[in-house]
Amino acid sequence: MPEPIKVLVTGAAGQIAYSLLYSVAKGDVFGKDQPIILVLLDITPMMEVLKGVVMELQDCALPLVQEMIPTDKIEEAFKDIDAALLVGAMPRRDGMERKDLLAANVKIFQEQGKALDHYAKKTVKVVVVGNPANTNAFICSKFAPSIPKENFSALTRLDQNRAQAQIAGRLNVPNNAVKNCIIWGNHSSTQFPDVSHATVTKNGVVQPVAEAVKDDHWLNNEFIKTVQNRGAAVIKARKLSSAMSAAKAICDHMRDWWFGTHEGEWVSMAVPSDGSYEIEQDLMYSFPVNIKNGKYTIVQGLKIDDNAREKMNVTMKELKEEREMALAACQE
Ligand SMILES: NC(=O)C1=CN([C@@H]2O[C@H](COP(=O)(O)OP(=O)(O)OC[C@H]3O[C@@H](n4cnc5c(N)ncnc54)[C@H](O)[C@@H]3O)[C@@H](O)[C@H]2O)C=CC1
Ligand SMILES: O=C([O-])CC(=O)C(=O)O
Repeated sequence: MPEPIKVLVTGAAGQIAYSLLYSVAKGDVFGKDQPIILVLLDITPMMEVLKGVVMELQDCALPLVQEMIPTDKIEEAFKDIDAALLVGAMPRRDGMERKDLLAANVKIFQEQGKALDHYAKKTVKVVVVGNPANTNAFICSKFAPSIPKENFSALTRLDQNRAQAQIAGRLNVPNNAVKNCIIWGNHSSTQFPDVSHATVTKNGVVQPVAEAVKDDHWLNNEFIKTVQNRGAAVIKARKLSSAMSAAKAICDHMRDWWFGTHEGEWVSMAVPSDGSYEIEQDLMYSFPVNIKNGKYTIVQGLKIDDNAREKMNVTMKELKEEREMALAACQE
């Protein structure tokens, strides 16, 4: 058995964590042979609820969980961690945009950036989930200058999974028959879900999604809008934001970062831009990435037509605006 790794989940008493913790604890993310020390951070008023979550995790009798550390102390939570799943933040309600959460949430990520800088391993891998996820991840990285910026990411895998499922449903194929859907930009309603490089395997034949769907109008309109607004649609129906599907996407994101992507396949992650595809450097922008040996590289050379360029710029512009608002909020 390898040495245990220390995994932090914030917002551990919340609804995403309730689905996420079981999957992490049973080895879906870091492997079936990897012992884990689970660090569970929430705020002081949630400590009683968190106690109940810890009891339930104990009662799952899982072999990989070596220790659980429930805490409301940031210095204890971030000490020597190998991975950080930063979920804890206020969720939006019906009628709000995710960026409306900036004022409430950005300070959390400023504080946690500083804590990462002081207490975490320099190799820590960080995924920010709390909204607005891209901008919170940008701030988190900014306040953790001793940790390489490549170690920070934000979750857009839920959007990728939504896109994949919409295409699979439309073509009446299993979800895993659809590959290489891309989410460009912000985890918001300006994101650009792009299937122009995606493929589908149908009746044993691999073909471009656009050829299989044979309806460009649907792909350029209804499909994009459905994916962009899926989070809001779930809130409208459930009166709470996505949790089960968000937890699954967090697992997909960190598992692929830890173990790598399959040959010929890519996944979408919001990562600091290196200027690829003319996206302003350092913005936390979602790109297609390949992952090998724990390191991602942005997929290069994809053809971008005028229509795609326009959509990629719209979401970049929103990220720049959010960045200015976030930086101003951090000065207050
Ligand atoms: N990026 C994505 O794809 C998605 C992001 N989200 C976002 O994830 C976040 C969490 O969502 P839910 O679990 O549904 O919310 P929730 O309200 O059920 O749970 C959030 C938990 O975070 C805790 N928390 C608040 N401030 C904290 C702090 N400073 N440190 C540690 N814990 C803290 C709260 O006490 C609560 O227990 C929201 O911001 C939501 O919008 C949700 C779905 C998908
Ligand atoms: O929509 C929300 O507020 C929660 C979220 O980020 C999502 O479901 O994609």
